[in-house]
Formats: sequence, structure tokens, C-alpha cells
Amino acid sequence: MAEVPTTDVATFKLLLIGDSGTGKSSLLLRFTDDTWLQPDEVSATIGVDFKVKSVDVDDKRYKLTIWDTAGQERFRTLTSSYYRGAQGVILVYDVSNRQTFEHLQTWFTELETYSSSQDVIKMIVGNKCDKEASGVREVSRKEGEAYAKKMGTLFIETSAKTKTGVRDAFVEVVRKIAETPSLWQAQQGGTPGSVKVGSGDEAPESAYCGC
Ligand SMILES: Nc1nc2c(ncn2[C@@H]2O[C@H](COP(=O)(O)OP(=O)(O)OP(=O)(O)O)[C@@H](O)[C@H]2O)c(=O)[nH]1
Repeated sequence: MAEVPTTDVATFKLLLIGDSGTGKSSLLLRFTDDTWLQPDEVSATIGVDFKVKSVDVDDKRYKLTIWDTAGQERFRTLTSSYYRGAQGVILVYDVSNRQTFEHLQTWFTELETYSSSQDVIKMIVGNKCDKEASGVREVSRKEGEAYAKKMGTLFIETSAKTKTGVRDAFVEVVRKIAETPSLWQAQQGGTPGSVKVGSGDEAPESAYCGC
């Protein structure tokens, strides 16, 4: 006899923001399809793109819709609609490009302006940490960590190229959302059973990759 499909999969909306060229699309492609495109195969995001991916965190399955936004101002339209209903926002900078780190403040301002919830989970991601091996790093991990601490966000360094930290980044954001009922209770019909909140253990303040 056919099994009745379970309908208690929680759906979370995540958003990737940050300067153009920091690797948002590459991180998304690495996470959803475990794929890496050569630099000449990559093109700038125009407007917004999104992918859907299911992920298991602490024995519970979550369905993620992950929105990848254009970093270039001229390709950004309807910005407020990107943010609507997002429970997690990942702010990406490039560890080999200091300016993208300094621009995070602008991205925080946009986030404050458009985010619908005070409780939205934020993570700062320092991408392209593989470049350290070739001596190209303009923002130290310590600086990234300190800024994330100041802004009260999660932090991780990643490489979409080598996969380092990519899955951990998304999993950590999902875990934090699951631990914050105000973000999903109304949306999931206010049925706490629809989302199993984490084990009760506090998630670490930040997660670090081995870069
Ligand atoms: N070395 C290295 N290069 C990366 C990494 N991630 C992305 N890149 C390269 O950085 C460039 C920009 O990557 P994208 O993923 O298009 O950046 P984006 O942030 O989505 O850019 P926009 O769509 O314009 O906002 C491409 O040439 C990628 O190959 C990484 O982890 N390491």
C-alpha cells in the first residue's frame, strides 16, 4: 500500500546578498548542485534567481528556497520583495577584496530597511578563502570574526571553489532559524510540531572553516 506523504517539512526562505563578484551564485551552485563553474562560464546575476534544496539538519528535513540577488546596483530591481518573508540572510564578502568587506555596512543598512522581521538570522560569509594559498588575502579571519561579533551575526569563511565551509554555512543558518520560533510559527500555521526545534543545545556563536 502506498505511504501517505508526510507534509510536515518546514520551508525556510534564505537570501544571499553582497557585492558583485563575491561569489554568491557560486556558493549557491556549490551548495545545491555541488558544481563549480570556471570563471569564464560565470555571468553576473541579473535581478534575482532562486533555487530549492532540501537539507537534513539534526535529524529533521527542511526545504530551503534560496534567493540569489544581483550584487550590481543596475541589476537590482524590486529589492523589498527579495526580503519579504526571508528568515535567514547571508551577507557575502570576498576575503581577497577589502572593499567588499567594507561595503557590508551598506548591505546591513539595506537589510534593516527591507527585512520584515527583527529576528531574521544573519550570517556573514567571507568567501574565496582558497585564495590565501596563493597569498591573496586582504581581510583576516580575525577581522571578519570581530565584525560579525559586533553586528551580532554568525560568521564563517568559505570557498565555493574548494567547497570549504559551504554546507556548514547553510546548515548553521537553518539550525538557528529552527531555534527561533518567532520566525516560522505564524508561517507554518503555528503548529510547533511542524518544525522540530534543535536539541536545546545552544548553537555556537560562529562556525569557522579551516582556511
Ligand atoms: N577563487 C575563488 N573564486 C571564486 C569563488 N567563488 C566565486 N569565485 C569567482 O568569483 C567570480 C564571481 O562569482 P559569482 O558567483 O558570479 O559572484 P556573485 O556574487 O554572484 O556576482 P553577482 O551576480 O554580480 O552579484 C567568478 O569568476 C567565480 O568563479 C571562490 O570561492 N574562490
